[in-house]
Amino acid sequence: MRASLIQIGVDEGESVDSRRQRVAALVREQAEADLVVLPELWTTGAFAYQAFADEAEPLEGPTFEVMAKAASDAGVWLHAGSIPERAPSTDGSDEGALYNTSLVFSPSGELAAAYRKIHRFGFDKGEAVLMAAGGDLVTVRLPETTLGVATCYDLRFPELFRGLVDAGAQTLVVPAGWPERRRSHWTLLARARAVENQAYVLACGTAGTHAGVPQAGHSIVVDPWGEVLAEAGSGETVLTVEFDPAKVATTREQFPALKDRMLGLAPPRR
Ligand SMILES: NC(=O)CCC(=O)C(=O)O
Repeated sequence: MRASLIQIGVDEGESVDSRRQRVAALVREQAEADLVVLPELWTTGAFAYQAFADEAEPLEGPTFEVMAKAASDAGVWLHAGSIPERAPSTDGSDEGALYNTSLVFSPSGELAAAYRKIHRFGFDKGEAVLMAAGGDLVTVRLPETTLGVATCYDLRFPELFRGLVDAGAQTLVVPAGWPERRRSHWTLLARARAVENQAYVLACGTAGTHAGVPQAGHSIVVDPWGEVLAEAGSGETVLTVEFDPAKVATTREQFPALKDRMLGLAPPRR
């Protein structure tokens, strides 16, 4: 399989609409790929908290439309990163909750899956207070592999990835807006999730600086043995990699650590 991770530069100097069109053109250029991956919240920037509400869109809003068309024009599976989604109101109020929602499109431009980020970043501010948490694990069946999707801060929570593996995931796709300040955690955690789950990890970050937060970039592709197949630098770039989906099964057969899990361990006796 060939995957292209588009590490987009997200700076305030560019309008959301022009970034949307620019990113769609980049997706169209990846027609040789099977799978294209975009980062987290690339319309606004993951740390541009004020913009979440200002630029929020319904699930089938402008980003959905432009990305569905880009996927079908290129004929690729497209993980279109995430958008600030304004959900429909459920209680009669004007506005529903905000979610950090990833969109995955098939090569014909159909929505294959939407994933609402489960772990929100910011502790007592930012995304953690402005957005609602998703509650559902999401996998997507491709002809060659099954994707398990997670978003940025989710990378710190191994139990989420185990849940995805138990649901059949073989290739873990992680769009992110990870800051330069914690770049060493990003690469370490991407490799850890690959090794412990014996799965590919495709982790796509952003470049540039938004809301005063320099982004790490360093999108990375790790194989099921933990080897780094490709890693970007910090600038805007397209990271293209060929990988063999069958290596997940062979790694799990030859080194069957996943079979040795001890589930339901009792807590220590006091
Ligand atoms: N957007 C995010 O989820 C940022 C996560 C982060 O900065 C971290 O985990 O560190």
